[in-house]
Amino acid sequence: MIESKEQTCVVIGASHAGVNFAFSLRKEGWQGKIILFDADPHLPYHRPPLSKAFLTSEAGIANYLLKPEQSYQNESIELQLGKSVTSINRDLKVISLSDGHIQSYDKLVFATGARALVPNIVGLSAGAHVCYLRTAADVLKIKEAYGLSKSKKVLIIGGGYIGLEIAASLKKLGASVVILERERRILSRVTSPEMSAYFYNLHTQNGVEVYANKQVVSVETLEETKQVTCQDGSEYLADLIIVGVGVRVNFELAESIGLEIENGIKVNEFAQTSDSDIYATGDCTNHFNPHYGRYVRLESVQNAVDQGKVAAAAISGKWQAYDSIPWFWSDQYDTKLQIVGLADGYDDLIMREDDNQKRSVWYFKAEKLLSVDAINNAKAYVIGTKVIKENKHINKNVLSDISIPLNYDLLTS
Ligand SMILES: Cc1cc2nc3c(=O)[nH]c(=O)nc-3n(C[C@H](O)[C@H](O)[C@H](O)COP(=O)(O)OP(=O)(O)OC[C@H]3O[C@@H](n4cnc5c(N)ncnc54)[C@H](O)[C@@H]3O)c2cc1C
Ligand SMILES: NC(=O)c1ccc[n+]([C@@H]2O[C@H](COP(=O)([O-])OP(=O)(O)OC[C@H]3O[C@@H](n4cnc5c(N)ncnc54)[C@H](O)[C@@H]3O)[C@@H](O)[C@H]2O)c1
Repeated sequence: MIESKEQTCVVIGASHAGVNFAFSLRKEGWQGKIILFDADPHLPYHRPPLSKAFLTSEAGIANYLLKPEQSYQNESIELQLGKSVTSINRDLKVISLSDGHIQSYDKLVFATGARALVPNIVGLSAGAHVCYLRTAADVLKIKEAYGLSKSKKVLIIGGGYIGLEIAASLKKLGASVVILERERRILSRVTSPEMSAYFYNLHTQNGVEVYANKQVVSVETLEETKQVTCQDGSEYLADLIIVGVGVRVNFELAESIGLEIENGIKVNEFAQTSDSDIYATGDCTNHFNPHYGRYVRLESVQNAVDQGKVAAAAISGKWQAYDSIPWFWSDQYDTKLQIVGLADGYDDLIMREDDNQKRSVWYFKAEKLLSVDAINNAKAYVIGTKVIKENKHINKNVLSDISIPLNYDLLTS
């Protein structure tokens, strides 16, 4: 079904999910208007480099754009940047903006993503020496604060991907870095104890001090230094604090108009919300994943891109259910981690060390391969992806035998 030229599709959020959705919708043949609104004033940019290359390089954010500016004009996609959507009237089908303007819509898409979680820590107000990392502006603030800091002592609260990637990047710049993680191990939300141990070793070998079981409870400003105190009474001094303790989903606007909310904006397999004219895509959604037989909320570029395509197809009358296998990556020092699938609920794992650099961890539940973590090992990632997609059975004896090279046919025969 191709919509008429009079129809308008409004997208709230112009990051990975919103932008990829908009271009996909045009590709599907939508003839009407497409308008993208975003509170962020910058042309839409890639977020992954924010904690990696952009943090360490001199290059401006213009080097990390999702699409060249001209391509929005070429596809007649209107960008309204630096504008927040503040309310929505579902009966009248209009949205209101922070600048007082209103805009009508025929189809509305939430691509509102997530924001950095602000923890409840006494004395931790976001001043010049307390930074978060979610936007390009956040990185510019970190760069400035780091440049001004005297002893280059950086303390990171949170040992998730953000904390670890920032640590690796700042180490490159010569910083002295301490990571304080509340849980018993770093990366506990996202991976196994085996992988946490690998990354703990990687960071300590690179000179980062990593401490687990450290819940930060207060921060005190002592002239130009910050003193951080943990629940166990231990204290740390730093010039700069960077907080990376997870995200909060931007679902409040969707909730305010009565859309179904459950760990994010709940969508069906076509990225459609509980209102048939309103869709949602990316980090802000909770969707049913047929491979894993449950609802999942993912925080990844892959999900933002693929779900956007599904929403665009559905609005164009092509009901293709979303059934991508999740994948993620992280770059720290010279280590490239690639993850395929979701390991939650695994009951068995096999670790392979093909050589000192190349490793992989294979997660199973009742003999079914759920996920693979591949460290500098593209082959393991590719084979794991194929096995999960095809729902093949793996011969664990072959997988465990390091003298047998990784090979799809040998593993699945
Ligand atoms: C530093 C960093 C590094 C990362 N590295 C990786 C990586 O290596 N690999 C990976 O897979 N993922 C990575 N991620 C995660 C990935 O960036 C996110 O999963 C992805 O950005 C999600 O895209 P999104 O469009 O759904 O949401 P977001 O990128 O969060 O974008 C949502 C947009 O909506 C806008 N918005 C929200 N509410 C409103 C409103 N009311 N009005 C107007 N605009 C609004 C926001 O301003 C924002 O621009 C990283 C994230 C960060 C922060
Ligand atoms: N390579 C990647 O995929 C990548 C890289 C960077 C960021 N991201 C995304 O960015 C978002 C934010 O990442 P994140 O690392 O902040 O989230 P996270 O939830 O993965 O990790 C946050 C960590 O902070 C810890 N923590 C929470 N409160 C604490 C406290 N008071 N004191 C000490 N530690 C505390 C948690 O235990 C957890 O380990 C996520 O969506 C993530 O997926 C992804």
